[in-house]
Amino acid sequence: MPEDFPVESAATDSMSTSAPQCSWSPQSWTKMPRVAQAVEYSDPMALYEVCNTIASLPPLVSPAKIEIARSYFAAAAQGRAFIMQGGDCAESFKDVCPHIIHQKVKLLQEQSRMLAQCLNLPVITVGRIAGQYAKPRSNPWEVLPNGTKVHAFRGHNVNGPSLDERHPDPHRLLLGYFHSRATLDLMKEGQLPATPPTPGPSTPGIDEMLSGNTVEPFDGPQGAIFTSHEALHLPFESAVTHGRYNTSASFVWIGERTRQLNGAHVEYVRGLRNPIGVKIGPTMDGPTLVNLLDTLCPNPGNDDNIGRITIITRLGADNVEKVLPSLILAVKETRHRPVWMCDPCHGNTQNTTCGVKTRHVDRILQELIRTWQTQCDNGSILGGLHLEQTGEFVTECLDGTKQGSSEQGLALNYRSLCDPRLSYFQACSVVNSFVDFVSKHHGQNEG
Ligand SMILES: O=C[C@H](O)[C@H](O)COP(=O)(O)O
Ligand SMILES: C=C(OP(=O)(O)O)C(=O)O
Ligand SMILES: [Mn+2]
Repeated sequence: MPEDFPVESAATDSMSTSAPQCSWSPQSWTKMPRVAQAVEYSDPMALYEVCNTIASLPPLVSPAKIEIARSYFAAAAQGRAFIMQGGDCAESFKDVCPHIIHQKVKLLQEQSRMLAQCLNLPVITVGRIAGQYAKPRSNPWEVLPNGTKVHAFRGHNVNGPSLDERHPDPHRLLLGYFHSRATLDLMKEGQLPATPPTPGPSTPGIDEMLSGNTVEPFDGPQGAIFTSHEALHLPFESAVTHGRYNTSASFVWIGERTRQLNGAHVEYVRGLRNPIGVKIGPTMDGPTLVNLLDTLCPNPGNDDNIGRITIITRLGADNVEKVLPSLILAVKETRHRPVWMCDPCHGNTQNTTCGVKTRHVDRILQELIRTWQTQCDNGSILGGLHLEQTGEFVTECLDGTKQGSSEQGLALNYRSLCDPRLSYFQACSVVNSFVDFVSKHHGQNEG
């Protein structure tokens, strides 16, 4: 890695003091001294014009639906519901076609069905879909074998994966908006009829909202899929923010590389009404996490803030028991009531001897089971699962089967644009093994 581009991990930043709380606006992040993972465009005026156009387009997700998502996340924080979130590391514009989107929807619905049955809880289904088009990278540059330096692929909203389209092009943001719109349409038609045994959590206020004039009709939780993506590209995210609603997704999160306490991403998400997530890696400690929560949510005692923040732990299977208990205990000493979600993928990425990124399904399952157990042992609740997956038959993660077991086998159908995704079967098997574990160790009716 070239020395002039250090890895931007929030872990390297000083996080011991809380950020000053100033007035918030969708653009207040621009006043922050540092925007991690910012994209530099050669024509800033073109970016400005594209963002103005996007700001004038209709919302992709209505504020009413975002409020409903918020109330469901509150239920997950209290152990009254469970969240199944999954999808690509980086969505491709080229995958916006009926078969691929329908398979992703089918996979999410199958996983939610398994979880609902085992946990005996309503399951809130959230796709990393219809907007997961911007990626943080360890290195913004890639050096080709001939020594040429090119921009790394940063997600379809920024540039293209092939070498001749790596220059960041602001007009792609507009394409991103319309591909999200098209994906939402395909999702609607691909959704299976609701499965009856998943009653929506009791959410005071929803009926009132639905009967109000300003709220559009909404199908309810059964079979509904909420959309989500990483709120990384702040010029785009603020362009789709109207009032306090990021209208491009119901749920947005900030990543392990952009959660700096005094950073622009924390400033941007702190003012949103959307439920917001923050990814947490193994270098996190209790006091820093509490500082971060205090900055994101200064009034933790307010019931309206229950579940407003989702802490997405991605620690690595071997770090869960070492790191997670102190984080849980630190949060328990405060009035914060977040959703605890487990991303068992990102802490378990490794390179093959040929330099291909992969993950072992077993390690993913181990992290999930250890996280569930550690949450229970410390008097807390695991409220959700977050997986990188696709509904296709890809060979990106290693498992014990003939096809997926060897590193050479990965070449058969490795299509990911960024991190390795679980295939349809691998993603179902992780959930299936997890619910088996929960049923055996905790009994059917203990959430
Ligand atoms: O999805 C997560 C990150 O964007 C990804 O792991 C970064 O990968 P890189 O180290 O190849 O840049
Ligand atoms: C970038 C990602 O993860 P993290 O921030 O946890 O590394 C991701 O979810 O694709
Ligand atoms: Mn990823």
